[in-house]
Amino acid sequence: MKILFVAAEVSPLAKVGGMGDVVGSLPKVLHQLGHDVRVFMPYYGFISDKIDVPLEPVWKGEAMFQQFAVYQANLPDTDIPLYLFGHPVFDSRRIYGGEDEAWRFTFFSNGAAEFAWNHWKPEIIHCHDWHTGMIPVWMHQSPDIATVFTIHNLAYQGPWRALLESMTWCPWYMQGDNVMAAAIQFANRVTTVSPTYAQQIQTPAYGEKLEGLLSYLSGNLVGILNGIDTETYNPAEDRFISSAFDAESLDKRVKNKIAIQEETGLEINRNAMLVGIVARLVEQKGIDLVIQILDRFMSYTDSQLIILGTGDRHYETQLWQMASRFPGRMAVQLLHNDALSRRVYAGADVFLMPSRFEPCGLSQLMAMRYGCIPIVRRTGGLVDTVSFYDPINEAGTGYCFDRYEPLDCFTAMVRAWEGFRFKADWQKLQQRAMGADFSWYRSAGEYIKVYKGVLGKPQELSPMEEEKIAKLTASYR
Ligand SMILES: Nc1ncnc2c1ncn2[C@@H]1O[C@H](COP(=O)(O)OP(=O)(O)O[C@H]2O[C@H](CO)[C@@H](O)[C@H](O)[C@H]2O)[C@@H](O)[C@H]1O
Repeated sequence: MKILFVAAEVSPLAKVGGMGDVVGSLPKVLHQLGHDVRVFMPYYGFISDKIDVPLEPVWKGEAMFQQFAVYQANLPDTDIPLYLFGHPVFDSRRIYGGEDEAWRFTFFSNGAAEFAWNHWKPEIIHCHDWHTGMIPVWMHQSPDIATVFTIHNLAYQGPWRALLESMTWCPWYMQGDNVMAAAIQFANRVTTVSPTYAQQIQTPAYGEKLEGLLSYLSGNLVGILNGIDTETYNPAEDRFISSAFDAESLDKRVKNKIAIQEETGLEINRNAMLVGIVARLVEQKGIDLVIQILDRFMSYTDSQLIILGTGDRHYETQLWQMASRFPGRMAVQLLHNDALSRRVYAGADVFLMPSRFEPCGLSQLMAMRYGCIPIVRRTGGLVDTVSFYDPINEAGTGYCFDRYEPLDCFTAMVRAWEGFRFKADWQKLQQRAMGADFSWYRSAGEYIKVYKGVLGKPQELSPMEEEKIAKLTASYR
């Protein structure tokens, strides 16, 4: 099948959060499974520092009264064609934000649609989040190009209809108050990134005011669990960490703990449980719960805490101030740094993710892959990826709590702190977490079924595809 991925972020070229990881890794697996997958993204100013981009564009077009040029390169370390949408509005300073954000990404979507109509015509455009949400609306008039729209985060819904109408053409049939709502109505298929979140967004608690629409269209909505790029996120081969290790050589892991303690100014102490957080510091991630229990948790236990993230200024300030109360025990790094995030996954003992809502979550998967035990609130994809630790039956992969309450989060953290003292059991827990299947292969199979469905074919895998997926899954570890 010919599939064009369109997104605002593609890792490792431009990444703010998990969507970038998905768009940077899923196409590789679909390509391995024999599909002609290509990727279309903005040509941010910093991309030419990371890969070679030819000076001559492959195509020039016009959208929203602006000229643009599309440059062709390859997704790093692959031969997957990468199309870069070039216009001065996509500069080096930012991916998101700014007063012209709604205009910028609507223009980008319009450019992608023009590109698909006039230069490389895919059978399917796979769109990601509101930034690409107008594409399904426009493609509605092109029955030979189907669309799949993936919701990575329903909280961000893009510009409202009146603004859209003032910026660009909205076809007469377009309905929906904002871009996200319109995309949900017009995509041939809507997916989100875990089965539990697919259910939750049909309820008022998680639907962000679109629950009515989502439950009305629930027959067209499917939750497919994310995977991670198991080749780049591999503790046995990761060149960004101090000491490579795998599930059979966990004794080597402690060097990473000492290294991250040294790097971030924590006391060198291999016995203190080191809690890690790597996240966008926004309401979604449960940072307010962390702030509420931190004083008590740090006083009650001898744990250490490292937080890596950027986001809302009030969270950044509060965390920074708290760190000054626990010198040597709490480190806050207010930056976005992929290499450092890997060192946190590889060095911390537990990974805290008390999300208010979580479409899937990739950080907990990366943490588990690096033997760092997740403590999660059971919501969205965290329910589907982390199971209760049961030391007696030697089952489960992490510590979980249900209610979004400080006490419940505190209790889960104390349980983990107590569990951490039983080294032999802890090691088995780490091995189980590391042994879970984080690969994209099974989920890529689910996407292939969705693609076949929107092309009007039976939604099933051929025996050959099944066999290939089984082989790849078995080989990745
Ligand atoms: N300061 C920092 N420095 C370096 N790396 C950092 C970082 N802060 C975050 N990251 C990285 O960004 C990614 C975060 O991915 P998540 O899926 O956990 O959350 P996010 O909310 O961004 O994604 C949204 O989209 C994804 C993809 O569908 C869903 O899994 C998720 O639930 C949804 O909220 C991880 O790769 C993490 O390592």
